[in-house]
Amino acid sequence: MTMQENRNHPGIPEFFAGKTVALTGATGFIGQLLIEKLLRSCPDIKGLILLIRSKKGKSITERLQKIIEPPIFDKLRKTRPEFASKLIPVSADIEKPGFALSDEDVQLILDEVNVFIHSAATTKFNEHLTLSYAVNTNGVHELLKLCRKIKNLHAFVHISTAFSFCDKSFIGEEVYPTGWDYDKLRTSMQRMSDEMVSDLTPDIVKDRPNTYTLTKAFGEEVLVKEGEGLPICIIRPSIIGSTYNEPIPGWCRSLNGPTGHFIAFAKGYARLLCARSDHYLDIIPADFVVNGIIAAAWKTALSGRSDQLLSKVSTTKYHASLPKNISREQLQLLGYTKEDESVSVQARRKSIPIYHIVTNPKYALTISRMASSMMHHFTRYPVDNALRLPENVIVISNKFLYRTCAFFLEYIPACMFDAGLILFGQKPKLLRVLRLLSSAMTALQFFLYNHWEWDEGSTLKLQREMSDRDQKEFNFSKDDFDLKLFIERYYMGTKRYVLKEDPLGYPAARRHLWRLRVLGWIFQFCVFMITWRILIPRSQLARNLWHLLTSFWSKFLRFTSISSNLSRFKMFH
Ligand SMILES: CCCCCCCCCCCCCCCCCC(=O)SCCNC(=O)CCNC(=O)[C@H](O)C(C)(C)COP(=O)(O)OP(=O)(O)OC[C@H]1O[C@@H](n2cnc3c(N)ncnc32)[C@H](O)[C@@H]1OP(=O)(O)O
Ligand SMILES: NC(=O)C1=CN([C@@H]2O[C@H](COP(=O)(O)OP(=O)(O)OC[C@H]3O[C@@H](n4cnc5c(N)ncnc54)[C@H](OP(=O)(O)O)[C@@H]3O)[C@@H](O)[C@H]2O)C=CC1
Repeated sequence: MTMQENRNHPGIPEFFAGKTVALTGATGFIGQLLIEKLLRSCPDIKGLILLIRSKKGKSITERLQKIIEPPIFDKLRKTRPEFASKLIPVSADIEKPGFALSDEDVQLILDEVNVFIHSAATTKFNEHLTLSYAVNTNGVHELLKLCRKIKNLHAFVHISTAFSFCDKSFIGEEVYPTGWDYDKLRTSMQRMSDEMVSDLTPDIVKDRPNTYTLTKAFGEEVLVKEGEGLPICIIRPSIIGSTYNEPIPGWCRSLNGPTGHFIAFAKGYARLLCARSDHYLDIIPADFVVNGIIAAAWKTALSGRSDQLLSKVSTTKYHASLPKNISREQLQLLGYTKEDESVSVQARRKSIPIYHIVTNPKYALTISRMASSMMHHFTRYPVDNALRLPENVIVISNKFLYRTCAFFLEYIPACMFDAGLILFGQKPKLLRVLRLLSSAMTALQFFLYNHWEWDEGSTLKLQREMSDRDQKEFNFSKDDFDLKLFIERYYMGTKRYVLKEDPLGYPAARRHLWRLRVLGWIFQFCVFMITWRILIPRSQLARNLWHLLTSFWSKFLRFTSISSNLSRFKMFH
């Protein structure tokens, strides 16, 4: 019998009624959307305990005010103006032992929390391994210790990433071994200086592109090895884009993921993308991720502990391959292990429910199609004060060719532009932007060259188990998903919420584009005239070339007039 058929199961809002949810990462992109959605769609929820750290001189109460400031909370402000009274901020720093929680806050969590959602992470790809480990791996370890003591915990939802095992091309619903004893690695790192850790990082990271994906994979291993007996599930979203529908379409707030590139191309800062044009970019709307998280919490709470399923799972022995550049002894000292795992750990790798929230190639756009649909939006809804005309994004897969073209088409114009700014007494800026983009491009490269596919079995099953009402209210199904519309909304949202541009300001932006176009023509005309004036009187070759060009041009005109006459002739006969 499915859960939908079982009338004894409460729906999602009914399940959350009277429950308290604890959330890490509340100030983050997903955290903010989760708070809004839980308050709006589960109106009888008892409260949300938000684990926030004070940062940049801002206290946790000041930061809470910032969380609920953006327009995503406008609907709630209108319908339930008192919603903020359900939010309880507590001071917690994931990097510190026990999150540096006060005794009262620990007690509050132990007494009250029913669902724990762990969304905090350092999402910077090239973060120092020690910090990335502290937040993305050790954070999970600390959280499990806390969760074990909670009196009435129904679900623990861990947000990971679809790329935690990006060293594989087909990613199943299991936690693959990284080959590392993460605990031993931590002890080894504690004995090393930051510089030593940096030097060894490429060997530790090995087949992965960055410290982020490795430490997120470790985070999942912590759940396998230390989460026994707890009602755990893992959510693995792919590249999270803006919202598709709710609470407002197109909501996004940072340059993360593809957003930075959208802006760079729209503003005319960049023209080239170093990527495989046939590569699928697996971007998923943020509201799908949020709805998936909430539905998974509901399902986990109703299904009970994941290890109840252990008996159904077959076990296989895993052996991860060795990193290449350092010796086996050095690796073993650091924590790399080839020891066989206990049967229960092997079984738990497959028994923890994992939900991939992804588009998968079936629904994803290739980079070249994405680039051409983006170009359409750039010219239809131009950004304010573009530096250059947004021209076709040129996708180049050969890295050497890309660097050569970037030098001529991006860096030389940027130098000229910055020189102009300096001449007019302003600060140069384009070269800095290009340097940032180039660093982002290097960091994202791995994701622009490799293909992945994910097993979506559990995610689809979860959708089927929801009631019709919940499927609508907590939608993450791709059945009616219009990817092109999503991309359009994403771009408009980038313009409105990241660039903070007036959505009605298109006429001025179009006039600006038109001025740029005319300036471009004038510039090309001037270059042409100067070259002509200098070369034609001096060189026979230039004169020959000129004659060749003009005769070619007149032949072309004759040909087009003949073919248009011909087509008119065809139309009448
Ligand atoms: C026409 C359309 C064609 C389509 C093109 C699409 C191409 C993009 C493809 C995207 C693939 C994304 C794959 C993600 C997959 C993993 C999914 C997750 O779990 S991931 C979870 C999500 N995580 C992420 O997405 C993290 C991505 N970001 C990073 O890892 C790092 O920021 C970094 C490596 C890019 C630079 O590190 P570092 O050198 O140490 O420097 P800082 O960090 O201090 O930042 C310096 C400045 O750069 C700024 N900026 C930041 N990002 C971008 C950008 N993309 N761009 C431009 N600028 C960017 C930043 O705001 C700052 O500006 P300012 O304040 O100084 O003015
Ligand atoms: N965005 C994406 O494309 C994807 C994200 N994910 C995962 O989804 C989750 C949410 O991502 P997203 O919201 O985009 O990330 P953000 O970078 O927007 O937010 C990260 C959150 O983690 C908190 N955090 C980081 N370090 C600490 C710390 N030491 N103590 C307390 N809090 C801390 C941040 O708090 P503070 O404001 O104090 O820094 C912030 O609230 C993450 O687990 C991420 O790995 C997975 C796939 C894709």
